[in-house]
Amino acid sequence: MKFTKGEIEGLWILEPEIFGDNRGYFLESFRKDQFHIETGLRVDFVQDNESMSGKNILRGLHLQKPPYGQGKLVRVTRGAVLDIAVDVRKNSPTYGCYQMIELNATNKLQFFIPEGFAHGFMTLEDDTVFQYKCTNYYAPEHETGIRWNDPDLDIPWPDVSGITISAKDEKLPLFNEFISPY
Ligand SMILES: Cc1cn([C@H]2C[C@H](O)[C@@H](COP(=O)(O)OP(=O)(O)O[C@H]3O[C@H](C)C(=O)[C@H](O)[C@H]3O)O2)c(=O)[nH]c1=O
Repeated sequence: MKFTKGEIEGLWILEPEIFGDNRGYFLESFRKDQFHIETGLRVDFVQDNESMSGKNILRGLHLQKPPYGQGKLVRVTRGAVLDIAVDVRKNSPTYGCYQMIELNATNKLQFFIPEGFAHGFMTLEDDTVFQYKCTNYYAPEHETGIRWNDPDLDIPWPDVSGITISAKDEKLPLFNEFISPY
């Protein structure tokens, strides 16, 4: 697995080693020891999630408040997404900055997003399967987030003309209304 620091402190990109043969391929998708050696972080993933979405679905921008903040190791096992992590750590010099990355079933890249970031993605293909490991459990009463099309963040989503978003996400606060718990 190749580890590369993300554009913002705390973010990491992981590229698995793929062992192909005449049957197909094999890869190790996560190793706790290697993750600690490469990132210096001792992560304890306690919940794995999977979502499937059609094309032009946007989920986000979400995070959970402490003490249920979640670090997430995300990947796409079918289809493709434009994934984004927004730094919402109040004292961070990159507060309000973000990194966008395409994750897809071909590049098999993984994106590690620590607590203190809002996370979301927009699907680029039909039947996209998004899988992720979380360092804390789901706590709906601690959920918060930021509106996907906030004018201050001005995220350069691709064509959003035919986009589908949940009613819940449409009502998320704007960035200037958002009070970060980090
Ligand atoms: C997140 C979650 C949801 N659910 C249930 C609650 C709802 O009945 C249903 C759909 O939930 P939601 O609309 O919040 O799902 P997403 O919009 O995909 O939310 C996720 O999308 C963004 C991209 C994230 O980074 C978060 O992990 C997460 O917020 O699954 C659970 O039972 N457990 C869970 O951990």
